[in-house]
Amino acid sequence: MNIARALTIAGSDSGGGAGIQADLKTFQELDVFGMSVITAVTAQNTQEVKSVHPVPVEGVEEQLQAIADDIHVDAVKTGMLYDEERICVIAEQIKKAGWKKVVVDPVMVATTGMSLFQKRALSALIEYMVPLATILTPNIPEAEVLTDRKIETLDDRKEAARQLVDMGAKSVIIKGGHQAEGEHVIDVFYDGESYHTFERPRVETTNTHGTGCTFASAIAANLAQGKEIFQAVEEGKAFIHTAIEHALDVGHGHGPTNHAAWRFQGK
Ligand SMILES: Nc1ncnc2c1ncn2[C@@H]1O[C@H](COP(=O)(O)OP(=O)(O)O)[C@@H](O)[C@H]1O
Ligand SMILES: Cc1ncc(COP(=O)(O)OP(=O)(O)O)c(N)n1
Repeated sequence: MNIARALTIAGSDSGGGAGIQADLKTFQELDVFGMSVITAVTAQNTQEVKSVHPVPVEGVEEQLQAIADDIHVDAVKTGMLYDEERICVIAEQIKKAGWKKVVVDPVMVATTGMSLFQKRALSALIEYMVPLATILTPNIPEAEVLTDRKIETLDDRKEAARQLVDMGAKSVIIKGGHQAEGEHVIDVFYDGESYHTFERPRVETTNTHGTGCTFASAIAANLAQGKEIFQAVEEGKAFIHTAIEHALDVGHGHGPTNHAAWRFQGK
């Protein structure tokens, strides 16, 4: 049996809600064969990130090479890349292997507050990863850091999205989970030609651990299956919204989204 294949390059979340674990669960739910390159191991739960242990750069390189040597990759999703050294190795391998469909989720800080990204790696992220992005998926604080501008209004978000496309991303979605107010969450998509806003009622829940990872990996799974970028985002948005609507009371802090909710919809 043939199956679409997606690779996540990200950090491990021991709590299971974000990072590699969220990505692989999402791939599986969307009938895509998932592979992983682990950049860092976090000791993390729904309340805090207790520690971060980066995987040695050679280890990251060898994982990438092992996959490239043997398995065709239809789409890649990147998450926690941690620092400049790892970013350079990863960007180089993506180019060398000719992996063309790349979802870049520029993970910087966990919901629970701890940094998952070294600030001095920002210029490497901008120089090496942004131009590889079929789609870049920052939340509002990440878009502010990447564009070095304050984002308050919807127009600010549109301007930032345009700026990120000018910086080399083929398309961008600025996610609205962190927007200050409103009964609806609004994600702003821009592909260099036109804007589209994805608007959904805000789900009243604190169980939002891993929303960004899950959304980005759903988009990657859809791209792996050959869908065009707009359809991949539209269906990814439906997947993450359902996962948040049915989010799980696991742990004592910010619980995870429900990756399996999509499968049970309508049943
Ligand atoms: N409370 C919520 N209700 C509905 N959708 C949400 C909620 N929080 C986040 N989302 C959606 O989840 C996705 C991830 O957004 P966001 O939380 O901003 O990213 P991140 O996890 O990277 O910080 C977006 O599509 C966003 O609109
Ligand atoms: C290992 C690891 N990677 C990424 C995150 C952040 O996940 P994300 O879905 O962007 O956002 P929150 O879970 O912080 O809402 C993480 N926590 N751990």
